[in-house]
Amino acid sequence: MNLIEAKGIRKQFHSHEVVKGIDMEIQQGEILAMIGTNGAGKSTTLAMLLGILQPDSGKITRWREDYRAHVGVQLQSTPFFEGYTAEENLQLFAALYHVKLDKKQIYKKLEDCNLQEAKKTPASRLSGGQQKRLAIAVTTIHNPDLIVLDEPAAGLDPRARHDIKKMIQQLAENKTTVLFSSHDMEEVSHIADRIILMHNGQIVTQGRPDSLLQQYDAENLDDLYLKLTDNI
Ligand SMILES: Nc1ncnc2c1ncn2[C@@H]1O[C@H](COP(=O)(O)OP(=O)(O)OP(=O)(O)O)[C@@H](O)[C@H]1O
Repeated sequence: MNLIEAKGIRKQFHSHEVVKGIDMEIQQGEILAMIGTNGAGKSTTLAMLLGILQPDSGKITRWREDYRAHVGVQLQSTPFFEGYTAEENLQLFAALYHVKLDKKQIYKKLEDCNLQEAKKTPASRLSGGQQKRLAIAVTTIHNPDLIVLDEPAAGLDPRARHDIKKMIQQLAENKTTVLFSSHDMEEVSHIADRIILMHNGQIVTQGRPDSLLQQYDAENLDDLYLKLTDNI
């Protein structure tokens, strides 16, 4: 089953077309990665899929009418409640989503994102990696069907990136569908079931990482990315 299907979606800003007729779907249970050059149109596409932006033309079908209540979104910077600890932030976001979580469930969430030791630290004083993990925990607080993460591991050190990868894999094991955008080909090749490669407002190719490498005779995703985005 597809959670979201987009057919021929287009978007322009000030007569500059940045998404030029995209067909794609998000399949239930998959980890889907959207990769592409800066300005390729990834964030604009994500915003249209999520109903934040309206496409100028084309059609988007979603798995349920009240899909907004069943999506967790982490855009590039996720603000926390200033001055509150990691634990308090989880409680506050749970209240915001009308989710009842007792202390035990909050601790379980903190443990899932490896923040048990930092639970009393103000969110603004957490390290970059800890903040990203807390941000992902916040997006999952209402057990959404679909999680959308815009460059979840950008700017993190290898250990912190590894932790984010593990969190994404755990979400998928718990049957949550994950769509994320990334520039990090290694991260993508390790965790994505499927990738969509965007360039200049269009999808250049999409498929399973191993099949794409074979199809384009590429050594790795970096190589594939360079091959397919060169001189287009
Ligand atoms: N609200 C807006 N008004 C005007 N132009 C916009 C707006 N949003 C995006 N753009 C332009 O659309 C193009 C695509 O931007 P978008 O953010 O979708 O790309 P991206 O693939 O997510 O890039 P990056 O990897 O750098 O985040 C860019 O040229 C950007 O400047």
